Amino acid sequence: MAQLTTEQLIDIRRHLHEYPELAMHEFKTHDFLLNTIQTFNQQNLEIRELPDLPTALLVYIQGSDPKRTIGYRTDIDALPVTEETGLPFSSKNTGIMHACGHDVHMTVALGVLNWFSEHQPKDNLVFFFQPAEESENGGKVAYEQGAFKGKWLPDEFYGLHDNPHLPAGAIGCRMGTLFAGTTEVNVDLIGKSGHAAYPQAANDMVVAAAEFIGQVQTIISRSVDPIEGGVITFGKLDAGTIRNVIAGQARIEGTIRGLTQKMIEHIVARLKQIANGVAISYGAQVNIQFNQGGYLPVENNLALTKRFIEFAKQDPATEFVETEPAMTGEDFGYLLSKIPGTMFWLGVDDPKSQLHASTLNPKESSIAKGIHSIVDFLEYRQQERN
Ligand SMILES: CC(=O)N[C@@H](CCC[C@H](N)C(=O)O)C(=O)O
Repeated sequence: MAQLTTEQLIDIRRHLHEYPELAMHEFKTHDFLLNTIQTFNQQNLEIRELPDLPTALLVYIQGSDPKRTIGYRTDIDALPVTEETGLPFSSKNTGIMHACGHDVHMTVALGVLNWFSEHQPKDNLVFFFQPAEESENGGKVAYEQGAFKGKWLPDEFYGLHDNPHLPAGAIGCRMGTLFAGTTEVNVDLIGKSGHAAYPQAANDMVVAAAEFIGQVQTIISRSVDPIEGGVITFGKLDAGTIRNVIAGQARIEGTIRGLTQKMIEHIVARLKQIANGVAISYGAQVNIQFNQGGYLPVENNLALTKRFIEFAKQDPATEFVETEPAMTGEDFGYLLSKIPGTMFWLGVDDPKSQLHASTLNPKESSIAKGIHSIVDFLEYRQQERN
């Protein structure tokens, strides 16, 4: 296959959108990506699979006069969200949706890879199609499994996230921290179930959970410097079985966010204190678990990001927007803690939807524009020969 056309890229994006798969289960997505890449000019390409991370894919492009190896990463997983866009190419996998735009991310990565398969770069390029960004930290898993050993280790790493609040195709970035670090938290409260009519004989964990959730709201409002900020969201609450049986157990699942590791640790410490306090005052048992995985704050490397922003400001094909830090998380934060690089936003212009919304409908014109800007940047980067 020669250069992919805009229409072909849109077909690819729509296919990926129709068949979203959850973290670590992206088997058909992997096969589709592999089959697509195998249609590209293979002359300078090497494809690598990771046996212990079977939905991941790495592709190496040999440079003609390499001074460095440049990495480009895309995530490939979807979310347990039921799509409500009404689009003719809506998800065919019930209850699963590309509600974070990873279908767009993958298509852009394929477009950039396709370009360099036809136009050999000077530097070596490594493309990483990464499973499990939304949970289970696929980036960290791949790194720890040795995905980037030897020639596969980029000297610098780039990746994007779509942004529905920026114009289609615009590139957003900033020096320093782009995204928050996150930590998943699970709280199990254990009391005693019983008949709804005899509360004195039971220990109601619906009431304890409500108290816990209410008290936790004071962490951000009363224990966190408002200038620094932080987030605690409980997205899932499970308790009880039926209206007339007092719930003996409650499970609360959430996520903590802060722009620094210090802030996350501070919030974690306050959350533990409140959980233990509620357990004592309600005579309940509490088990609390935290899991940060690879979701470290996304720290853009200063020198590389300065160059990236300088490029974006002067590139005629790129509309650049200087952005604020965001409370979204990304396990690219882990890879950037090991390999210097830059994460940036790609605008997809759907301001009525947030990321993770069942209505998210990225503008497809962002795909060709994103590819153009990234190809331009990688070519600009390779002009530096020392
Ligand atoms: C871009 C984005 O939305 N990323 C996810 C990352 C999930 C982190 C982890 N599973 C957690 O929930 O803490 C996000 O929710 O920000």
